[in-house]
Amino acid sequence: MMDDNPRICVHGLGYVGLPTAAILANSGFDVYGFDVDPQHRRDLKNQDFTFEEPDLERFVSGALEDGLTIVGDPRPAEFHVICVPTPYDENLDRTDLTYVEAAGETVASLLRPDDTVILSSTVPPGTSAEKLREIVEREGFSASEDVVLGYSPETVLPGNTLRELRENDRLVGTVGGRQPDRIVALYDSFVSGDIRTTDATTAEFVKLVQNAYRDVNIAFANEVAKLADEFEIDSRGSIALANNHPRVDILRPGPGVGGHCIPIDPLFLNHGNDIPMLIETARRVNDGMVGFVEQLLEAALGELAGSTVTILGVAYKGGVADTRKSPCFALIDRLARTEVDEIRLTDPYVNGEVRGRELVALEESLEASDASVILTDHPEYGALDPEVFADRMAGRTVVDTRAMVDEDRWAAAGFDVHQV
Ligand SMILES: NC(=O)c1ccc[n+]([C@@H]2O[C@H](COP(=O)([O-])OP(=O)(O)OC[C@H]3O[C@@H](n4cnc5c(N)ncnc54)[C@H](O)[C@@H]3O)[C@@H](O)[C@H]2O)c1
Ligand SMILES: CC(=O)N[C@@H]1[C@@H](OP(=O)(O)OP(=O)(O)OC[C@H]2O[C@@H](n3ccc(=O)[nH]c3=O)[C@H](O)[C@@H]2O)O[C@H](CO)[C@@H](O)[C@@H]1O
Repeated sequence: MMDDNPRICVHGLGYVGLPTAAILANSGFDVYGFDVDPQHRRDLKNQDFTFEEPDLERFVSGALEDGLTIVGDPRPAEFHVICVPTPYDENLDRTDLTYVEAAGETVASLLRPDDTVILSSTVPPGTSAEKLREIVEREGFSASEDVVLGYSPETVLPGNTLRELRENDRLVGTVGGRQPDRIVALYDSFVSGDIRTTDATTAEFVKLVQNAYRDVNIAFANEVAKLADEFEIDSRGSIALANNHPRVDILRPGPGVGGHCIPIDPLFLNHGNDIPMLIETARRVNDGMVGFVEQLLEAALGELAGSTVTILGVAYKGGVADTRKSPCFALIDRLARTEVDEIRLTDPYVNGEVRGRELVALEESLEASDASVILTDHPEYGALDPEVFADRMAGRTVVDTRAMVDEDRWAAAGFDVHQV
């Protein structure tokens, strides 16, 4: 069920909002894209941007030429889709909903009877039905009768945005018992996965549970890696053997969990309750992995004092330039508190400065280095050549947190490889 030629206003044109606006425009809708950041709006209007996902870059460019209009003021529209940030405020120990509130107020001021509002930001359960509903209803329209207020979480995997936007199943929840048909019809225009419906609070909860599930499972893999180290056995080999069981599927250990979703979203679940013990423990296990990496490094070098350490990989995961909440930051901070003489950083996807340190090319980062720590599973690191390292490094220590190098080959080249 869809009105004729509905217009859509997307609020917030970041990682989620911009691809969403582009795919809606590509589906034939007239889409207004509004972002509060004037420089970002200018860049989008001038097509002055680069994406690390080339298919997405072409897709967004195409939409900006036809169907997606960047606007300096949000416009009245039959649909408003809100994709604004929801960071976690560590000082207040709660989700910062000020961006959602501000966008909600803007939408409320533009609302007309029968319009539909969809929140897509990740939020604590109850946000749409309580806080956002209260804001949306301020201008006198009821979310039970006059307008439709819904929540539909975004589940795209950074690095694979366009495909997952189309192919992932989608959940749609509504407030006040309203039928979700209009929202389902909107997503049905581009989603090939299944679209399921529920109430808004359940949809908010499910999104958080999915990311908490991933966090807990990665924590289990990390704990297995630490236990394997304790028993002096190979973690990855053990996990591969365990995974031969038909009901066991352990994930990959690593230096901890980065990105701006999984380390944060599980925290949204413990608002006003003291239930999530496992989820909180998983957070601590994953955040603690850089400490384990430091221990491996220190044990391998004998002492950290006076050493030069090269960190390969600043991005939070392989194949992306995104550094948000990367384990790299925590490792740099830990090492900077020791007597380490120098920390070098290199990453094939990231340029510029991190924690006041300029990133350099791989070869340069290895010159006279005592130890290399592989932190990110960039595909390029699967082809690292031990001879290149041997020619440049002073030491022969490699801490490989992602099992990127072949231990036997590197051992034959004289390296002492320590895997997580
Ligand atoms: N990045 C992801 O992979 C991902 C995946 C799933 C869900 N999410 C969730 O989606 C939401 C958005 O995340 P993101 O990564 O796109 O954030 P982002 O920081 O990349 O983009 C948000 C944009 O919103 C703009 N903005 C802020 N307040 C605004 C307002 N009142 N009106 C209009 N624009 C406003 C900002 O200027 C920014 O450009 C968050 O809740 C996030 O947790 C993100
Ligand atoms: C449930 C889920 O899948 N949610 C996804 C997630 O996207 P993401 O990019 O953050 O997810 P990951 O790829 O899992 O990476 C997270 C970190 O975990 C490390 N890792 C991973 C696997 C492993 O076996 N061992 C590890 O150590 C990895 O290196 C990285 O640091 O959140 C988005 C926003 O909500 C979702 O939209 C998106 O669906």
